[in-house]
Amino acid sequence: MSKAAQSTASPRAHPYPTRSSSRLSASKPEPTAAPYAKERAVAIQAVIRASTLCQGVFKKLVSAETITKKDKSPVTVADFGAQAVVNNLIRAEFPEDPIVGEEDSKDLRENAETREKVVELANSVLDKPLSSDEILEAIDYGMYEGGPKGRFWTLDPIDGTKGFLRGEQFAVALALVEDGEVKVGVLGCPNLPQKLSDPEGPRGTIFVAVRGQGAFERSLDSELETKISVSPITNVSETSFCESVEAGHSSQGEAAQIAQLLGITRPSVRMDSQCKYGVLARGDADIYLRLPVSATYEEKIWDHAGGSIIIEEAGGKVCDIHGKPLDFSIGRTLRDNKGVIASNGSIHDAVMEAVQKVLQKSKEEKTV
Ligand SMILES: Nc1ncnc2c1ncn2[C@@H]1O[C@H](COP(=O)(O)O)[C@@H](OP(=O)(O)O)[C@H]1O
Ligand SMILES: [Mg+2]
Ligand SMILES: [Mg+2]
Ligand SMILES: [Mg+2]
Repeated sequence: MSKAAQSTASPRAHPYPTRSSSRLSASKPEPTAAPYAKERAVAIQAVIRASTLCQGVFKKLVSAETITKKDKSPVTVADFGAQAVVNNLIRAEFPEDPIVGEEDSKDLRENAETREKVVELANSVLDKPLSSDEILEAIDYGMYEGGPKGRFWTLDPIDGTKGFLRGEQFAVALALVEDGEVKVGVLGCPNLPQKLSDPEGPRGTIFVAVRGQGAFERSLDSELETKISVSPITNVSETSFCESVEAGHSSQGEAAQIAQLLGITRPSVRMDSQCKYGVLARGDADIYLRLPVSATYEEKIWDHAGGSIIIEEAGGKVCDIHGKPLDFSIGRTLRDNKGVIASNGSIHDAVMEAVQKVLQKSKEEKTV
């Protein structure tokens, strides 16, 4: 992490009217409120509730509370509970808005014990308790297909479920997409150290961004927001890069080659979830490499919508491995994109050049 990067963040109160965190009292925007002020306020409160639920479960899961999905990935009672809570709160405030959420209730309908645990968890953070059927219905409110027109929310109730299960990083990721463009993003990162350089220090942070209004960070229990910016670093050999912990989600071998080509000597910061975008947005790292492992995998919109606006509003850049912007307008996946490359912006061209060289070399090796 560069020292210069750390000094860019200056604490300041956010210019929007703040609201009580104990209730979702955001139904009447102030007459002078900035665009998306209500969406921003509601999204923060929904993410706080879901993050609180996840924190309560963190490190306490038993195997019976984890299900293996059809694609072999894990999902826990906390993923289901968090999706029920956020969907319920968003629908109450924005009944016209559909939601593209990662989870659905199918497995829960077949498993009464797990279902009751999810109901209990969700109700522990909701003002008005919901029945078991209402919880299942709230989870399935996230089945929207997405697309190019109108507005919808994307929700990843726990991004980095594998990190969550290891007791490491995860994020509750919520975003609003309008006519294909991400307008609002909120990432709840309950286990992220507030300073990466102080891993034993206070943990738990929320990243927030609205298009054209900058990116901010706040803790889970204080309304005071700090404006954040990417690192100002321009010498690429002095940068640090981050990537997934999971070798099955991103090619770590190719990332190491790219780093070597750029003259980067610092070891990569391996971290689960969209916390990586937040860490870049506040200048704690400079490059995020997500290089495809499988030729057929399509990145999911909920895995990148929140993180991408946060990095862009903090002054950074994000694109796919071919330099194309991420396209959130074609459904539940980013099927026209491959992988993700994000950076502080000033070093983006140099990073993209190295990415092209290394991926071209891999391609040639595979065809030999
Ligand atoms: N083969 C693959 N390539 C890239 N991403 C994958 C993948 N398989 C699963 N993922 C996604 O990687 C996300 C986690 O990202 P990261 O590795 O950066 O922590 C998962 O989100 P969930 O944990 O919400 O399921 C999942 O959607
Ligand atoms: Mg998942
Ligand atoms: Mg995810
Ligand atoms: Mg998830």
